[in-house]
Amino acid sequence: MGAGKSTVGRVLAGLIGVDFIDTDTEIERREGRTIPEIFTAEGAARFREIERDVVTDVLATHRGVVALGGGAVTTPAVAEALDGHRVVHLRIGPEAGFARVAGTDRPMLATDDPAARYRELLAERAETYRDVATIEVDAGAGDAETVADLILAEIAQNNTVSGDGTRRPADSRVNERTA
Ligand SMILES: Nc1ncnc2c1ncn2[C@@H]1O[C@H](COP(=O)(O)OP(=O)(O)OP(=O)(O)O)[C@@H](O)[C@H]1O
Ligand SMILES: O=C(O)C1=C[C@@H](O)[C@@H](O)[C@H](O)C1
Ligand SMILES: [Mg+2]
Repeated sequence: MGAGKSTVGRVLAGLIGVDFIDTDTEIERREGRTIPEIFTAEGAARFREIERDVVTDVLATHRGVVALGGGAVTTPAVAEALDGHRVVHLRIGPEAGFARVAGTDRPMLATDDPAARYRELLAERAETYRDVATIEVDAGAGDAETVADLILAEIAQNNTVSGDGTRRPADSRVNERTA
C-alpha cells in the first residue's frame, strides 16, 4: 500500500506507449461505488472476491500495464493468474510506505493504530510479494519517473531466469532467483 503501483504504473505505461489500467479504479467503475463503500457494505472477504474477478478479467484481456491493489496477490487465484506476465514488486519499508498513505481512506488501515497495522500487513505479505515478482525495484529510489526508469532498465536487462521476463510457475520467481 502506497508503494506507488498506481502512480508509477501510469508513468511506466506512458513511457512504453501502452494502455494503463488500475484494478482498484476498475473495481470502483464496475461496482459503481468506492472501495471503502464496498468494504463497509460487504466486508473484506466479498471485496477480495470482487477483486479476484476484476483482476483475472483484466489480466486476461488487457495489453499494457496493470496496477493491482495492495492485497490482490494474497488471493491465490490472482497470484496464479500472474503466471506468464512480467510482475514488478515495488519494494518499500513500513515507515516510508505508511508515510505515503497516512490520512487517506484505506479500509485495511481503519484501526486504532494504522501505522502498526500497515507494518503487520507488510510483514504478512512480504513473502507473497517476492514470490509473485519477476522484477523488484526500490520504490523509494526517487520520484515516480525515476522508479519507472528503474523498471525499464530491469526489463532491458531481461533480468530474469525465464528469458523473456515473464513469470513462469516455478522458475522465475524473485525468491528462487535470490535464494
Ligand atoms: N516514487 C514516489 N516518490 C514519492 N511519492 C510517491 C512515489 N510514488 C507514489 N508516490 C505517492 O505516494 C502516494 C501513494 O501512491 P499510490 O497511490 O500510487 O500507491 P499504491 O501502491 O497504488 O497504493 P494502493 O496499494 O493503496 O493502491 C501518492 O500520494 C503518490 O503520489
Ligand atoms: O492493501 C490492501 O489490502 C488494499 C489496497 C488498496 O489498493 C485497495 O485494493 C484496498 O484498499 C485494499
Ligand atoms: Mg493503487
